[in-house]
Amino acid sequence: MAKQAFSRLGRWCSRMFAVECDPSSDPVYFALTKTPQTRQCSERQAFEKIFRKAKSFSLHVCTEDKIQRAKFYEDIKNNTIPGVSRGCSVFDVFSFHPDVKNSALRGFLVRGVADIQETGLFDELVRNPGLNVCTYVLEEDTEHWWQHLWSKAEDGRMVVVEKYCLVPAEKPEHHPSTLNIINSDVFYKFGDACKVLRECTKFIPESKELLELVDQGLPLKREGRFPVIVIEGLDATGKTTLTRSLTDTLNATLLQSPPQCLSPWRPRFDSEPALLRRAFYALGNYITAGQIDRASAHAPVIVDRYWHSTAAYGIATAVSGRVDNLPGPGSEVYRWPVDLLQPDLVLLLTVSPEERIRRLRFRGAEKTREEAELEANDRFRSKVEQAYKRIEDPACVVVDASPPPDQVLQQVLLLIKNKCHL
Ligand SMILES: Nc1ncnc2c1ncn2[C@@H]1O[C@H](COP(=O)(O)OP(=O)(O)O)[C@@H](O)[C@H]1O
Ligand SMILES: Nc1ccn([C@@H]2O[C@H](COP(=O)(O)OP(=O)(O)O)[C@@H](O)[C@H]2O)c(=O)n1
Repeated sequence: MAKQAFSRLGRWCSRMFAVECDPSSDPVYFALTKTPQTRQCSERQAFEKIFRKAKSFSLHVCTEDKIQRAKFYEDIKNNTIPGVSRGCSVFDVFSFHPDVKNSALRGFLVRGVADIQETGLFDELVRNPGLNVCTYVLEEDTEHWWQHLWSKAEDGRMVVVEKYCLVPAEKPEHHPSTLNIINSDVFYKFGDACKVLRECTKFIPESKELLELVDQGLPLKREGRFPVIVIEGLDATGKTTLTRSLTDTLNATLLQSPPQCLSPWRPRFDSEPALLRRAFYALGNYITAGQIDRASAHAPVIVDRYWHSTAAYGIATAVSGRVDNLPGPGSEVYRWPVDLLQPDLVLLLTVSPEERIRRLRFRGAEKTREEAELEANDRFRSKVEQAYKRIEDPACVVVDASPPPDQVLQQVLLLIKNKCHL
């Protein structure tokens, strides 16, 4: 057996396999076993739902290096999958050790590709050491489904190096999309976010300039005497409107995260995979922290978005499917970074989904959305809002931002007076 195949197996054994057919319900979970077991009739439904006796194959990105893996995954998603899946169904899949942090590998299952094994592309995919390529085979007499893991033999032929029987399994405690959040979607230390950007200076030269900007020391304990108030909320909940009026009323300094000085680089990082995008926003908070430190020596400081936004969007984007797939309240993913300056008060503006859509429309956005997209966005909206509310130390105070602007301002001024004695 080829060397490459051995290393593949080391990472593959004792894993579970999850197929996400429908974002509004649980994935279908399978254990991978060497020893087939007699199955209940009802379990056939799991196979019927996924495979429907059609020829299927899956690709998992298993490159060791995290940055390479993130970039390769995007490449497979945007280039390879559309090319091979015309007329097929494509599902997101996870290969993972149940409830083990950082064990999830993401991939795709393509159902209905009749002749993939006869194509040059199949050889190309199997030869790629960064991919685990599997086909799925029904053993007609026993009705067992097998996952065949492919590799290249020493003589150059494509061979099946391992076979696992798929056995329907209970859902694990943690949804597989939550397992890799720490240090991939949310960073809890300045050094961890820097490390990611340092490693990508080769292909994103802008990262070098960014690192030079943030390399000016970390203010953890604030020197300033004036209170620092952060305004958080989804897009169009009224943050810009409120932060402006608060700044005027309190004679405060208005700051934002990411800070203005990062604006030229933002589109570049927004087009990168989540790992790089999130590291960029994480560092933005540390730059804003330095500005808060200096400004709060002279006047109250109002901040338009800060850490809560970075974490809530990072978590909500990473976690697939339903809101209840989010890590539960109290999970370590909701903790404040150990070395980031803390504000005195964080206010979360909330409005009903209908009012938010009305405000977005008024601003001229989102007029032509399909119904399905609206529904998907609604799920995302709920996940961001729940994640916001679960972040701790400091937790945010929820403010109903549906009344007219002056009433929202009065309500917030009262809160600030009570909590910050301003
Ligand atoms: N309290 C409010 N009542 C009604 N409309 C509001 C209110 N606050 C803001 N808006 C309007 O909603 C839209 C989004 O507000 P904005 O302050 O830009 O939100 P954000 O900064 O959170 O994206 C704007 O057109 C704004 O005029
Ligand atoms: N402190 C911040 C601010 C924004 N963000 C990211 O930026 C996006 C929202 O920023 P935006 O500028 O479009 O929001 P608005 O202020 O326009 O409502 C979110 O999707 C987050 O991913 C962040 O991660 N951390």
